Amino acid sequence: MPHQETVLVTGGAGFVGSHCVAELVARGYSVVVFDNLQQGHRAAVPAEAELVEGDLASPATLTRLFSAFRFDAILHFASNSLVGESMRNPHLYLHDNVVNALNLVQFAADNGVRRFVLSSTANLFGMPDRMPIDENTEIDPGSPYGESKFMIERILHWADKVHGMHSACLRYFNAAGAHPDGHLGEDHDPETHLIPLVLDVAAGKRPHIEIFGDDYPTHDGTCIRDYIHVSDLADAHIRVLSALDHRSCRYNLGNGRGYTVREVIETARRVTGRDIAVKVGARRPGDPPVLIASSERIRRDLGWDPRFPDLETIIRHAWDWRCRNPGGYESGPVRELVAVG
Ligand SMILES: NC(=O)c1ccc[n+]([C@@H]2O[C@H](COP(=O)([O-])OP(=O)(O)OC[C@H]3O[C@@H](n4cnc5c(N)ncnc54)[C@H](O)[C@@H]3O)[C@@H](O)[C@H]2O)c1
Ligand SMILES: O=c1ccn([C@@H]2O[C@H](COP(=O)(O)OP(=O)(O)O[C@H]3O[C@H](CO)[C@H](O)[C@H](O)[C@H]3O)[C@@H](O)[C@H]2O)c(=O)[nH]1
Repeated sequence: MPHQETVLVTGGAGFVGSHCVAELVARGYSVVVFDNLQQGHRAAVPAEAELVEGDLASPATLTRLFSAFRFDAILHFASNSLVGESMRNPHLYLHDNVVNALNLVQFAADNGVRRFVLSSTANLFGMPDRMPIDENTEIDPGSPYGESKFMIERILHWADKVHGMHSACLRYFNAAGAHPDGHLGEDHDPETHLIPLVLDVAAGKRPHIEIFGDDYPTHDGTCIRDYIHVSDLADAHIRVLSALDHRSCRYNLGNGRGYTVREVIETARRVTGRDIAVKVGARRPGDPPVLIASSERIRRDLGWDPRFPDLETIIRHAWDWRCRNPGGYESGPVRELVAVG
């Protein structure tokens, strides 16, 4: 019988991580989710995966985790990931994100793990003036959050040189959407991302959506972002897992097409058939006017080809999940945790 690979997924109860876990399980991997459930949800982890509750900041917990399981690969999603929060509290990012990743990489190296996938970010590139942003665009992080991810990318560069641990740094642009079959979605508390907030307004949970500035140098004055379906991100993770047998890599992940905030709201009106009230507010500090990815490299190298590139489908899947789960994951069944010592 072929060896079934075991993958550790930190942050696997969160938005992007849970979609990757579902894909891994569907493809026959054995999956261990490690999550402190600060933003994650038990109900987002399938019964086929083990769920270990714990915090990356605890070396004692990591010791128990790595004694209880032998991992072939690690997908590392667990992180603080809000640009605005990082501008107010850089320590949470430049210290916590980096030290947690450093500990994890050390445990991985000590335990012979040869493959590591990092959730990195478009914020690595700050405010570039040329679009689209490919892997040769100058790195100039736009915030302590982006800087923390860049520091982790460098840690992984040296883990390859020193320990022969191959890594993939996947710089997502704006992750959005929900599982096409409606069983997984985006549920953060507090929510800060545009699409779920807009859908909250459509659902009558918020009175209006505030547009953060309409005086940007774009065709309607609002910021342009490249929204990427969370299932297409999951597919990219699966592809790089096999590619990592041979070498380390870095890929920018987006659809290569940008939409303004107003276009997102308009599309959500069409998809939901609901009125969505808007108020124009001040710019949010640190927001670049335009971020659009070039993902030519991963298309060429790994044949990655997004299944859900259009914004309408991305928003429709998010809306379907919202309609099926009006209370988010809260109303779902509670599942058992695995003790690791
Ligand atoms: N959502 C996006 O648009 C986006 C864009 C670029 C990069 N990213 C990166 O992708 C990753 C996943 O993002 P997401 O939107 O799914 O976030 P999320 O908050 O939904 O998921 C993160 C998960 O990690 C867990 N976690 C956080 N800190 C932990 C710790 N110290 N120990 C154990 N568990 C911990 C949380 O409980 C949560 O379940 C993050 O690393 C984020 O920086 C996200
Ligand atoms: O209430 C809101 C929320 C957002 N926006 C605007 O909508 C766009 C998207 O904002 P999000 O907060 O949804 O996403 P960000 O582009 O700020 O951030 C996302 O992409 C970044 C990379 O560029 C990071 O990786 C981060 O983790 C990820 O959430 C931005 O122009 C923002 O100004 C609003 O106008 N009103």
